[in-house]
Amino acid sequence: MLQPLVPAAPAAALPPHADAPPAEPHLRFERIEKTYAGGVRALRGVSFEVRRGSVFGVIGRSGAGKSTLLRAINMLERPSAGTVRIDGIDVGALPEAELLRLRRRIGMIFQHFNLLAAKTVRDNVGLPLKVAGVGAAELRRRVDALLELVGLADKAEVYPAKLSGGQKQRVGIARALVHEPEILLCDEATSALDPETTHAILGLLQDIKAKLGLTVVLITHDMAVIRAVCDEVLVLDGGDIVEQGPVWKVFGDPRAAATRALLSPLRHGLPEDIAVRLQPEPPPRGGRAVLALRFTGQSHADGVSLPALLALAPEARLLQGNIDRIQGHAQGDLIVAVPVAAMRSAVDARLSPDSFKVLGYVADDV
Ligand SMILES: Nc1ncnc2c1ncn2[C@@H]1O[C@H](COP(=O)(O)OP(=O)(O)OP(=O)(O)O)[C@@H](O)[C@H]1O
Repeated sequence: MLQPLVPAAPAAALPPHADAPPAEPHLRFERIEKTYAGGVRALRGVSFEVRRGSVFGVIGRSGAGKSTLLRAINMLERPSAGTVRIDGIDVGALPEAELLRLRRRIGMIFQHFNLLAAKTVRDNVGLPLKVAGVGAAELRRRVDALLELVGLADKAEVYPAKLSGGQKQRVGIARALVHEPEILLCDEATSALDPETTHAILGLLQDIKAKLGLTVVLITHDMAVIRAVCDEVLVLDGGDIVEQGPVWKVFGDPRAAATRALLSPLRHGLPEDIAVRLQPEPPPRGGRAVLALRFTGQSHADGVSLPALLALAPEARLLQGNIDRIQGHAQGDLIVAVPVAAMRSAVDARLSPDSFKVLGYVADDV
């Protein structure tokens, strides 16, 4: 069990989260605008809420405004207009001393770890506590507890140059937790890591989130990271929110063009050998229709129900499948080839129009 890391702040400006009304979101953006010097409108009236204890992902193309949004949470980037609230409190209106105290309750980890090369792992993690005036024995106890938590107890006296990327990020995570934050901001935290290490770091983040009851806001270009750990996802495009919701819903049925473009690496296209033979119209006789059956993770009525699939099955050939399970919902596509005549009856009788798409026709067998 992790010991409390900082002494209780005298007359805390913000209520501890146990006192917050349950209905109040942990974090709320109200019409946040950010226009940089030079006139770039990075955020255009952005409003959203983040539930306490959730993992909230922010995605968007390069330049969409993700970093600006993340840095507005702790006022590293002050919005030009609008209000950021944490536990209902207007962060931008806090006097400087209280803002500093608030920042300690918001940990941050970065893509490039930002470790001090001339300091050991122990000193890198302990530095913020030293700056805060915590005594040597207490500091050591807290740092040891954190190194234990991130699985680096045996690396305390090692310098960063001797660490792997994943170990460096573990140090970054330990350092972000020294002030026992309630919110953890992750700025492309796994982007410099290979997939296996990414997986390990995501596991660690989930573990820590559960143990410490953190709310996590993360930005990433890696859709697999969002799929693996986020509860909700927000899609930014040109400084506007174009889509937002539970990950299973947004990924299962992306509506905005920007979301579809971001998700395309996750979606398999038509197999090449079929694509080159595809025709827009059915052949005069025989032939097969190539269908993409969509599983949106919603109810049977919205997606492809099993009976409908079975109705196709006796005649259908399965060409390719890409079904994932996200947050307990099946979503993805099955690509099947069905004799044109059989397809008509099955489609007319069983499939809702939203649940499939005719990609084209092939003349001969597949
Ligand atoms: N300090 C700054 N001064 C002027 N313009 C800026 C500044 N920081 C960001 N911008 C501009 O604001 C817009 C949003 O930038 P931001 O870094 O928030 O986007 P992003 O979605 O995080 O991009 P990336 O994925 O490339 O990191 C971009 O057009 C960017 O060029």
